[in-house]
Amino acid sequence: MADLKALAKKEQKKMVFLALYAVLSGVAIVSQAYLLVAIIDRIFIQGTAFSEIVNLLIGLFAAIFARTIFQYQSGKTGLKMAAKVKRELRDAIVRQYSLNPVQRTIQGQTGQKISALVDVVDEVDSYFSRYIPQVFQSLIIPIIILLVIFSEHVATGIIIIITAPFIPIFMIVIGFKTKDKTEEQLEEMSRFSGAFLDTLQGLTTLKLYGQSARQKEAIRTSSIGFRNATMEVLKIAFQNSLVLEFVSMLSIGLVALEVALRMIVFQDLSFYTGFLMLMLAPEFYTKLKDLGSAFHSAKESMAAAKKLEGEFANSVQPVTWGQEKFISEKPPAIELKNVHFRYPGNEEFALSNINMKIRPLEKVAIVGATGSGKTTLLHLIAGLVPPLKGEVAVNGKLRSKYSESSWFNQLSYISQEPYLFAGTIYDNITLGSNQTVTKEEVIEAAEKAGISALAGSLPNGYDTFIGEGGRGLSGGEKQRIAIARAFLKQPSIILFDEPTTGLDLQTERFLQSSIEELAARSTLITVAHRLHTIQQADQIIFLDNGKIIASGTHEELMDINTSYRRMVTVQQGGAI
Ligand SMILES: Nc1ncnc2c1ncn2[C@@H]1O[C@H](COP(=O)(O)OP(=O)(O)OP(=O)(O)O)[C@@H](O)[C@H]1O
Repeated sequence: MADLKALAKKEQKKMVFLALYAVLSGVAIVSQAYLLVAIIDRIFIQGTAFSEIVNLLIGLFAAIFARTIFQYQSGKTGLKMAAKVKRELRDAIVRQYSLNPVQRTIQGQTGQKISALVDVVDEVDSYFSRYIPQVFQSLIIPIIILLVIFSEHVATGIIIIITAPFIPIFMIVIGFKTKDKTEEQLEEMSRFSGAFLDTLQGLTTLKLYGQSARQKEAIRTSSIGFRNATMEVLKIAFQNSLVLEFVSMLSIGLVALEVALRMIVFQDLSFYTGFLMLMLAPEFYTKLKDLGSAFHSAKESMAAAKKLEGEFANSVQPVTWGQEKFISEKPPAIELKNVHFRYPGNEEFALSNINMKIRPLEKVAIVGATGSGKTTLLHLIAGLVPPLKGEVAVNGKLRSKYSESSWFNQLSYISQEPYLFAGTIYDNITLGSNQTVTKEEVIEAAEKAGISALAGSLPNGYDTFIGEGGRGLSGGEKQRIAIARAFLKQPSIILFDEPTTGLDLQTERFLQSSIEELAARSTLITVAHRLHTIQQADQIIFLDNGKIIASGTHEELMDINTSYRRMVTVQQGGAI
């Protein structure tokens, strides 16, 4: 995806226009030189009256105007191309991140991902906005100029042919150095962004453990690393300009020397031709020199593209979806057949041989010790992670046949720490539905979820700003917002990760009754920690180290499974 040459190939129509603008610019540059030389020659050498050069003057202004327009069009085409490519790259990165949201959220540092999406993609810009238009300008215009020079004065042409190759040679040598240094700089930048955001997010933890000074030092070291890498890149950029300037000045000097000798000493060159050579030679070298600096930026872009390739190569197991619409008049039947799942890079844990059947409207409780795989199983049922083997079937059809949006339209997942976006309480509730909802519906959902008392106690009520940068909410309050989202959505499947932290009895009861009300029209699958929830379940799935070791009702499991009995005894506070 981040192969710049392949991306450029897709823009063939724009390339044709770039070539056309370069040819037209070349013609305009040559015309401008001819006209300017002709005007000066006529006025100062031939002593022609001003009235006789009016047409030439108009022609000169037209050539300058045309040159400006074609250069502008070439630049604009490059900018358009860069904007399109950047948009596509950002879309592809976001798509890549959303292929498997669970893994992506925990993989790598958030700061690094932001830096890739914003800064690294921006670095790609100059390849399309500067380098490609410049390649056309620097390949086509110098050839046009050289043809004119050879047709007028061969000696200048020969000097140019001998000196011109030095510019691309230096350009290539310096370009490779640029790419290495830029890669280093981007690496430092993303390391710095990652460390900085991580520190900000974990500031309370760092304070509590008295580690803020150590972390400050780490950020300082990282920022110095970034500064040094940036200075290295700048140093090369300055060296690059210096060398290119030096070579082109020297070459123009040689041309000027030859022209001067022929005009003054040997007197076999007319003012007209000599002056024309002195006008055209700098134009020739300027175009090559511009390619040199554009090449420097291109190498920076290539380093950025290489960094982005890393983003695309990151191994995530994508969740697959189909095209079929998942429409469920009543809650669906869900079946897991011989399902296996393993997190990439985690050799210790795997969900294996998961077989379970969930009937419509059933209340299922998933229980087991910490780390036994309860949340992972919930993610698997939700379609947030894909099964590695086996099948997840919904109403007898593979879940992967349904479209992602129609599936998630029927599902609400109330996690232990629901995410609150920066916005008002009202906005956060309306997130539950992707239909247009009325204010009354939102308030009704909030009341059912028990948020009205909270909203009533706040000066701005439902318009109170929460989430990042806003008012914080407790774990129980966050879950109520998530439940309000579910009331608004009226899903046919509810996945609920029961809180493990101690909520007060009143909150716990309220959550319980809200969930029960919600579940009246839905299938409810709960990662259960409370005995009450477990006892009420129609079916209990008892997990141990990624395997279902027993399933059935509370009474059945109490009869047949010692580990289950032991777990219940511990829950009740009894001795094992
Ligand atoms: N994204 C991940 N990548 C790698 N390993 C993971 C990931 N998420 C969880 N694990 C591991 O998978 C195992 C099961 O985790 P899971 O969260 O499903 O357990 P759980 O039963 O829900 O635990 P708890 O009751 O403590 O929430 C654990 O060993 C955990 O360390």
